[in-house]
Amino acid sequence: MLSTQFPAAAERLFYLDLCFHHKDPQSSTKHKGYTLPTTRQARILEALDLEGYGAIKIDSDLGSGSNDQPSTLPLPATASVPKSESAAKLPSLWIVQRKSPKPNYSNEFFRISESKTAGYGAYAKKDLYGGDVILREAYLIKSTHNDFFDTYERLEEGSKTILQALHMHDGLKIGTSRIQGIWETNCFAISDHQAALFPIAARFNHACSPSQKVLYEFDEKNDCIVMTVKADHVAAGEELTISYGNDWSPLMLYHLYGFMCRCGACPGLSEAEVMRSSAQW
Ligand SMILES: C[S@@+](CC[C@H](N)C(=O)[O-])C[C@H]1O[C@@H](n2cnc3c(N)ncnc32)[C@H](O)[C@@H]1O
Repeated sequence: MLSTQFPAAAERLFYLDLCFHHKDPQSSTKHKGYTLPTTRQARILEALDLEGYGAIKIDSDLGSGSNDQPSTLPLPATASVPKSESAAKLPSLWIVQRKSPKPNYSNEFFRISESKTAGYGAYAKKDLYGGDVILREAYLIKSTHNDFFDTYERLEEGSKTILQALHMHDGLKIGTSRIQGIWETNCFAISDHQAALFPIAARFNHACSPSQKVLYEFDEKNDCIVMTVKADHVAAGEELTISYGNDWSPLMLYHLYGFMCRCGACPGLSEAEVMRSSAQW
């Protein structure tokens, strides 16, 4: 059975897309000494047009902010693709810290809404160009797989609610708890040892290489994920996809992530192929 042969979490973490470059997790500091603005302060900052200075933007009334959360200094986005003219004109984005469990989210570049591919997905709100930085997002939880439950228990209730609202895939090992399943479905590897969950980035669906539209990278200094348009041009209304693992076949995706790829760029997978291969895993 597929579920009993599903790779262990640690193994899968190893396989996760290693686009991230986080060499030494121990060296990651949390910008000590800086204070996260409260929602009201964040709004005042916004009103003063301080976007582009890398401050965290709390994007929902549900969050009041707290002094022990990571905050940021003004730093350029770290994605390594060259910036397009349109992105160059833009200030760097706020680092968003999601405080709402609702899937819907929208910024200047994209919105999360129901997807034709699967569940929710991200859609371009306007024409986007290679190099446009469309999201900088703070993590909700960062952990090794072994410490995940302890780390989860230390989360404040609001953060637990956000995590619990995320999607869990169907192919998980029998006995995997929902919390663990959600973690495994949505986390991004940020180093050899650690993964992190970013609630907005987690809504981006997969497209097989090289047809994914967006690249992602972990900005170690700011402890955030940065998503950058990879395609030369994405028309308004197109789905913004990422690659969960470069060069993975639909079969590997099925066994590692429990879905039959419908990205449209790969041949996909038939039920017969799934049955045949499940006997071998
Ligand atoms: C990280 S979530 C992506 C967001 C998800 N669609 C949601 O509603 O929250 C990963 C899950 O999305 C679905 N998914 C992502 N890309 C897909 C694709 N190319 N084909 C089919 N399902 C996909 C699968 O169910 C997968 O387990």
